[in-house]
Parts: sequence; structure tokens; C-alpha cells
Amino acid sequence: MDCPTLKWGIIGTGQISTAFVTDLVLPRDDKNANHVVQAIGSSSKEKADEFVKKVAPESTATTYGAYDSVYADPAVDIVYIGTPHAFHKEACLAAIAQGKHVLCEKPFTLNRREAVEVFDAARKKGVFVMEALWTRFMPLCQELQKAVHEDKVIGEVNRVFCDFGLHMDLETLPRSSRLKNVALGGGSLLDIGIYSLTWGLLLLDNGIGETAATPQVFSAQSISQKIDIASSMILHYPQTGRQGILTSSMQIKTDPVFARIEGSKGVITIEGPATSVPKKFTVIPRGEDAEKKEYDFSRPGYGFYWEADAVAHDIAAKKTESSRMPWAETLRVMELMDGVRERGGARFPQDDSI
Ligand SMILES: NC(=O)C1=CN([C@@H]2O[C@H](COP(=O)(O)OP(=O)(O)OC[C@H]3O[C@@H](n4cnc5c(N)ncnc54)[C@H](OP(=O)(O)O)[C@@H]3O)[C@@H](O)[C@H]2O)C=CC1
Ligand SMILES: O=C1OC[C@@H](O)[C@H](O)[C@H]1O
Repeated sequence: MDCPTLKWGIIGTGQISTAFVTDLVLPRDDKNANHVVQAIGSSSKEKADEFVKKVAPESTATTYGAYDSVYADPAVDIVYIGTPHAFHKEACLAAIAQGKHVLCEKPFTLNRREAVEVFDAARKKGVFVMEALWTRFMPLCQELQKAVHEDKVIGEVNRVFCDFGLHMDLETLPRSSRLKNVALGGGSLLDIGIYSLTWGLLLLDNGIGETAATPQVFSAQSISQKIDIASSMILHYPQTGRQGILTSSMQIKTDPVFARIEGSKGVITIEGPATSVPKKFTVIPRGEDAEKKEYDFSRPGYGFYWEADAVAHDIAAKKTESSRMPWAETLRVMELMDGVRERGGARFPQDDSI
């Protein structure tokens, strides 16, 4: 099918649902899927109505003051989950129980154990489920992986540095903020460290999920008000000697150049407004006379349509997993982050496995 149609039910009307739905309805020249905003579920019907008025005024979305009504709506094909991390598992399970496909925001769940529960349920129902790690679906990311692993433009990779820092004034954030509330999964690692880890995994090794090489992991976390305000991970691949130095912080914003890949024949830098939103990469070959080459990627809107289009095509092809974000890859990332939190001391009340 060339241009499949997918009818979306949206759960939560906060920041990310606003950005995601804005992109779903964005007119684009390169459109290769039809996205219909079919239903909106919110804690109140008034909020859902407001959301439609603001974000998708042309749509005829049904609005509900309860999430369950979205899961039960027969017109909805796929549920997009845009609630805080701590509610992802419950929302995924409820949607799957109604036979819906699911695209769930990152981090997929609070830990690996919860993710296993969701994938087991999806397997039994035969529905498509994916973690919305949108950066992996950006053309820049795919081009960069090709340049590094297939074209070997900087020879053999030796080290990858990547940071995602944002200045989040913890003192002034309300206790209810998902960024600092422990019960909502607050802290830097699950919110933004997941991107630094993703870049490291994608650039240090060409495998994904079960085919990926297993690194040794060393890590540290700085804990304040029970959450990690900074996390650092060193990934070491014993077979190749490669190292990744991958960090996150809630104290200071990262420079626009947020990552650096060092290889035997040169260096690549990646830059953009945030570590989740790469705009350009630059290949800098070794040697004083060597010419730098810049690869600049423009994008209308935010760039969430790339993952949405990929999901539409996977579902049309009757797949239950994405090849760019397979279940085993989500489980691998969750397991690595579980380990970091186990060593670092950040814990959530409902997380009884660590
Ligand atoms: N891919 C990306 O670039 C981004 C991903 N995210 C991810 O999306 C998720 C949501 O983040 P974000 O949109 O920033 O969060 P917001 O706080 O802006 O919105 C979350 C929404 O979830 C609903 N909700 C349900 N229960 C609660 C609760 N107890 N506290 C707060 N909200 C609740 C609310 O919607 P309602 O009242 O309508 O039900 C709320 O508006 C997170 O998991 C985050 O990691 C976030 C930002 C960017
Ligand atoms: O995924 C994200 O990327 C951007 C950040 O501002 C946000 O907190 C995070 O959830």
C-alpha cells in the first residue's frame, strides 16, 4: 500500500501530544501516509475540546473526558500515549486489551519489567506496539548511521561523546511536575539521558536489539530531591575497545554541538536545537588540508511525522514491531537504564524490582 490511512486516538493533551498532533495534520510535500485525528482522550472533555480547537481545528475528532473511551472507540486504529512515564504501562495495557495498536512515548515504561509485561500482552493480541523514540526515524539519523557503519567515512569508530542537558529550575517547578515528581518518573536519565544513550548505541555498533553487541556499563548519578539531576554512562565494548561517554543533566543546557564521534580517519560532530532534534552533521577528515563536509537536514514542523509514517506503513504491512525500534531494542535500553539507576540510587516508589 503506497499511502496507508491510520486513525489515531490520542491519550493526554500536554506538551508532547500537542507537538505530535500538530505534525500529524501538517501539510507536507513528502506525505506518504494519511493520518486521521480520530479521538482525543483527556482528564476532562473541556480540555479535549480545547486541544482540538487549538491543534487540529479542521479535524472531526471525537473528544472524551476519559481515556477508556478512546480505547473502546471502534473507529480508532492506534492509540498514541502522551502521558507521563509512570502511566505508560497502564495505558498500553488498556489499549492493547481493546485490540488497539499502540505508539507510546519514551521512555516506554519505568523499567524493563513493565516493558516485558506490555510486549507479552501485545504478542497475545497480535497488535503493533512501538516506543516513540522519534529521533531514530529522522532522515539525518539514518544517513549518519550509513555514513558511519557502511561508508565508514571516519574509518573505525573509537569513541562517541553525547550530552543532553536542559536547564530545569527544580526549585521553581511545582511538585506535580513530571520532571521532578518521583512518582511520575522524574529525573534526567529517563527523560533525556535516553537520547544520549540512543545516539551512543546507534553509533558505536551497527546491531539493534538481539543482534547488538553487549557493552560493559559504568555509570554515576547525582541525586537531588530523590531524582537524578545528572547521569553519566560509559559504555565499553570489549571486542573493539570502543567507548561511549553519554550524559544528561537538568542543570545546564547542552551546546548546539551535542555529540562527537571519533574514528581512525576523522571526526563527526552532530548539532541541533536539542539532542533529540539533530539538524546537521559535519564530517571532519583527519589532516590539515582535508575538507569538512556538512550534511544539513531541513524539516517542516517538529519532525514527528517520520515515526508516524513508519508506523502507518508497518501496520499496513501487518507487522507487530518496527525494525528501527523493535521490542528487543526497547528492552535493551530499559535494561541499561535499570542498571544505571540501580548503581546510581534513583528509585521510584512503585518500582519494586530495584
Ligand atoms: N518525544 C519527545 O520529544 C518528547 C516526549 N515526551 C514524553 O511524553 C510524555 C509526556 O510528557 P509531556 O507532554 O511533556 O507532559 P505534560 O505534563 O505536558 O503532559 C502530560 C499529559 O498527561 C496527562 N496526565 C495524566 N495524568 C497526569 C498527571 N498525574 N500529571 C500530569 N499529567 C498527567 C495530562 O493530560 P490530560 O489532562 O489531557 O489527560 C497532561 O497534560 C513523557 O513520557 C515524556 O517523556 C515529552 C516531551 C517531548
Ligand atoms: O523527550 C524530551 O525531549 C525534550 C525535552 O524537553 C523533554 O523534557 C523530553 O521529554
